[in-house]
Amino acid sequence: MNTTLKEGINWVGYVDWTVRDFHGYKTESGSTYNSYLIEDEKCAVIDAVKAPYVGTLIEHIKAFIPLENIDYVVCNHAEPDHSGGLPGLMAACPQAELVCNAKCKTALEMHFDTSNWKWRVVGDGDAISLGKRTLSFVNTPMVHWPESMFTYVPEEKLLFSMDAFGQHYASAFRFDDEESLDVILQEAKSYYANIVMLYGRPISQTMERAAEMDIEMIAPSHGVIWRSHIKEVFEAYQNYVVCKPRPKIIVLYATMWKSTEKMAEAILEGAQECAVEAQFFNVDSTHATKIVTEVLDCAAIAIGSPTLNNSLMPNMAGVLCYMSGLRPTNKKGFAFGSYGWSRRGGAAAVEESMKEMKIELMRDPIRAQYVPTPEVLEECREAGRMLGKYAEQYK
Ligand SMILES: Cc1cc2nc3c(=O)[nH]c(=O)nc-3n(C[C@H](O)[C@H](O)[C@H](O)COP(=O)(O)O)c2cc1C
Repeated sequence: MNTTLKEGINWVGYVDWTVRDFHGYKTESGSTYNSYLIEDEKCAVIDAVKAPYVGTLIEHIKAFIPLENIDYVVCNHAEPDHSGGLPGLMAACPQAELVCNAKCKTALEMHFDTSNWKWRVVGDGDAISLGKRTLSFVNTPMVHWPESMFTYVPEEKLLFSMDAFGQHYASAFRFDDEESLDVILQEAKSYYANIVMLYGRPISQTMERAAEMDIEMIAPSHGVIWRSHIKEVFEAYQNYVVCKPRPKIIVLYATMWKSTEKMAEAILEGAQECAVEAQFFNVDSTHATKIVTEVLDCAAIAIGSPTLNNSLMPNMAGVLCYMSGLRPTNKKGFAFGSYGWSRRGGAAAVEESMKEMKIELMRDPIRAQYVPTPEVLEECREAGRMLGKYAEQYK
């Protein structure tokens, strides 16, 4: 495996092939926790790994230099998938100073016993010389947590971007040009949608700062390192930060006795009369991770649930709760659903949730009492055509 980013700079992290649940994110492709070693007159490790894998991180470092030679351990982000290995690493590196910003220091002190750590607290724009190279620090609050920070090495045109531009993707390869571009961009999209979609504005501000830097390589803390497709991932992020719609619609639904499903199928039929991509998800068979990944770039969405105990189906409620936390923007749509005897819950509850998410409503909810009549199914088809026609403008 080629781990060399630049002469004297190596990946020393951990490939997590088997993780499938990452705080609720369904990581079908596993993940990596990327740590990097910079050898210079002074040596630095950039970020650590999840706690159980610190032994592997230490072995990887020792393959290059003795641990006594580590002068700095930089923590760009206090989340435990990167910081969990810090107690073990700091204990093993007697000379090392922990380099981070003030907010990160506070967060690390809350997570771990840091009483024996030596600290070097840095602010935005501060720099540390390693000899031939410089570590330059850029605060990037809310990309992904308040203490998040980039570390930039100007002499190498190398950006350690922490969670930004990352992917939950385990692979034998470390670089973007060793992989299928479609696959890694899809993983980057899924990562963006599920981890940072709600921070579009701070990410967009960070992108503006990154655009001012001379960058030849972006080394995120998960997934492959970007060296040949920086332009492509930057362009993708420019679309993600505004949830830019594509000519695509989604029909998302739950059902008990298939009435809401019949309505969903009729909506899909109508939408398919238009020249747009259409996706059809039952919440019981499609994980929320996939659903929000696809919502990121849809133009319009129809969401349906039957009424259950004056409310909506719990699985749909879970997906809507997750989606509303991630706050997709720039979407239109409507609600639908079957009910038995009351107009509370069901489609009304879905519509409430869509309003909360600021999804622009294109019409009133479509309702069917028990089983949809041919008239209701035609109403669904017509509403599907309306969704499709709206999405067509993004071609
Ligand atoms: C356990 C259960 C609870 C229900 N609770 C309500 C309710 O509170 N209000 C209502 O109007 N209908 C209620 N219904 C009726 C369903 O909403 C109705 O059967 C609907 O057609 C189901 O749609 P589906 O075929 O898409 O599952 C309930 C049905 C079941 C099985």
